[in-house]
Amino acid sequence: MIEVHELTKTFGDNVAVDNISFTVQPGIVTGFLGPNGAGKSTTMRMILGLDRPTSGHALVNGRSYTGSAAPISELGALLDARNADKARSARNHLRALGATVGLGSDRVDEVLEVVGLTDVARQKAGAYSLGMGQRLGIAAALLGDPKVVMLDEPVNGLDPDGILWIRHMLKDLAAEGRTVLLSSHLMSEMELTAEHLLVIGRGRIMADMPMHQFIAQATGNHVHVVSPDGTALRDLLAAPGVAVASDAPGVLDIEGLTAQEIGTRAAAAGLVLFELTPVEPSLEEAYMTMTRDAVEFHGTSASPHLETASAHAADKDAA
Ligand SMILES: Nc1ncnc2c1ncn2[C@@H]1O[C@H](COP(=O)(O)OP(=O)(O)OP(=O)(O)O)[C@@H](O)[C@H]1O
Repeated sequence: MIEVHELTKTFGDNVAVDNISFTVQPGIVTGFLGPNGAGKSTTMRMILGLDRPTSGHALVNGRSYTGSAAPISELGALLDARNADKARSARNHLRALGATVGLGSDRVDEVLEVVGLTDVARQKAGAYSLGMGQRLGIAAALLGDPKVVMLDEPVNGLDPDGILWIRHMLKDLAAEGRTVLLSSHLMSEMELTAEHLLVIGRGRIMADMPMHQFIAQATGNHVHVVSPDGTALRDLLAAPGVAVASDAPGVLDIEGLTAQEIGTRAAAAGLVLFELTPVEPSLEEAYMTMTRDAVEFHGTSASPHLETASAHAADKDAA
């Protein structure tokens, strides 16, 4: 278990982490999400004792991580895969790490097998590709058979096969009763892997809840409707708080009303419906809705004005 109590970290005037508290429970994968610069890495570094908190503290399995006699057996972490000694072979890098807590070559060979690096274990870590380096970082995190695993962007650089592998591995680790904290900007992957979410924005916790609750809560009702009476239905439903978009004649995407409300009103007005489907939003949509105001670094579309204008025109024509 990881427990974070009123943790704050400032760099000069910049409050990177602002008085946050949370608990990461064993037995499930917890996703740690937030825009660039939100404070995820700083929080993880403080849990590991790599950054000293300005105030507050973090506990790993009930104790301070830095006070642990065998830290890699308490918590295995991947923060920066490029940390491996580039001049050493992957095997020797892991052997040196294992020796700090009395682990021998057998365990090193075991984790090399788990991460699929056995055949290249004698190559220098400096010659590894990005994906191989990630696998080596994951091997280092697993080496001490830790009760807690904390991985920052572990799928960075992995091919689709590697991404699938890590998804299953993290779920298996959680199913064994371990605590798993995972940070990633890949929303689709996070949605498939994590059961619980911690969302951080501008150094503050914005959400700490089960994945399904986060998705349901962050977005309102969204219903997909197909009707030969699209224009009449659109006029019928027009009201403050109701948004209707249409990409094709008779196809409406309605926000702000439930399927039951739409069906009841259509029936009362004698309008025919071919389809009436509540749309489950994705994690990405829910996340974008929640963090819109917490994003520090915004990009711009090449011609946002033109895109918006043509989208509106298409909507109006289609219904
Ligand atoms: N060593 C440091 N010195 C000064 N400022 C820092 C330092 N480390 C982090 N920061 C600042 O703290 C804030 C949080 O950064 P952090 O790296 O924790 O964010 P993050 O959520 O991990 O971002 P990303 O998704 O981009 O990795 C940022 O404003 C960053 O510039």
